[in-house]
Amino acid sequence: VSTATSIAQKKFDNCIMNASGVWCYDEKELLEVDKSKAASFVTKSGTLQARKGNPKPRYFETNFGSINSMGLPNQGLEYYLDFVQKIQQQNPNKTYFVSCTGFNVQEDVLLLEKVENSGFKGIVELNLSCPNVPGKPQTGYDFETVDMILKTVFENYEGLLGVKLPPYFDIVHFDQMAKILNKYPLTYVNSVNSIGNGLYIDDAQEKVVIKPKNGFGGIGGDYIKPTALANVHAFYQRLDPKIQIIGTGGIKTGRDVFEHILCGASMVQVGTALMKEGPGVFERLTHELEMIMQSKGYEKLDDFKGKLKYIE
Ligand SMILES: C=Cc1c(C(=O)O)[nH]c(=O)[nH]c1=O
Repeated sequence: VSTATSIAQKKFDNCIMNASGVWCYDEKELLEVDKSKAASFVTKSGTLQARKGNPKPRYFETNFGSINSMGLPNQGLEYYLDFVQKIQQQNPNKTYFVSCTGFNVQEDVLLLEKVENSGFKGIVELNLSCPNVPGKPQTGYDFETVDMILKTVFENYEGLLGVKLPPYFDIVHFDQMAKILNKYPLTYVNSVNSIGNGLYIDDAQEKVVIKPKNGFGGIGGDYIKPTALANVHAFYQRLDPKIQIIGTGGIKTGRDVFEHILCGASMVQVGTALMKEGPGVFERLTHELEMIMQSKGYEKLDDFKGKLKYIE
């Protein structure tokens, strides 16, 4: 069986990789993912200037997932572009992802100009869904702004571009977002980012577990899989087939990978489970997915991708 996939014809020998923000902050972490069984890596979302992020503790692991309010700590987009250019020379046939996010449309355009000027030939993931920058609302929940950003960005940018979206919870919102996204030559849509502003409590200490925002943070892991699968399938049902789907959220076993692909994902990204287990998680997940495919007689992803059955 083959777990190979392609995103806008860049071929990957696997369909599993890291989620932006996890194990991708610096060269050391990125090299560890690059050497693992992951199909590729995506960098932490780069901003125009490097950022320290929010005060710690800002990440907490629970039995069912995670809560984070990192605050977009990153080395700055140029650091990630320089690193990817370097590693691209060593692996000329591998396609890498660079994530970026601006604080307004002018910054988004500037970031993408930097990408184009750097000669980067991989895939850019524009993060429209960071939930943890105090005072900055989720771009992904402001539909007019998303429309304006994509319109402005695609006036100049000609490379491969995907967008990282927050989870939506309303069918009309899926309709409205898909209508906007279908207007643009997007390579993919990545659903979902963490469920914003959850609250996890240590009842023994009667206290929150992360310092920023009085304990409010993005939720990941088991808690969000049903929402992630719904967002993947809702966009799969609504988007032009030219726009592929990357599925992120609640992946910790081969079954979770299988379910995301059944809902329409071409690639899946792993966050919380990667944070817990390290890059060895990619070999385990790939093996578990292969076992499931074998048991069901599937040889390649297209044998079941998007083929979720409904009850007649
Ligand atoms: C890029 C900021 C993000 C962060 C963060 O840096 O706080 N956390 C998330 O769960 N998702 C994000 O998109």
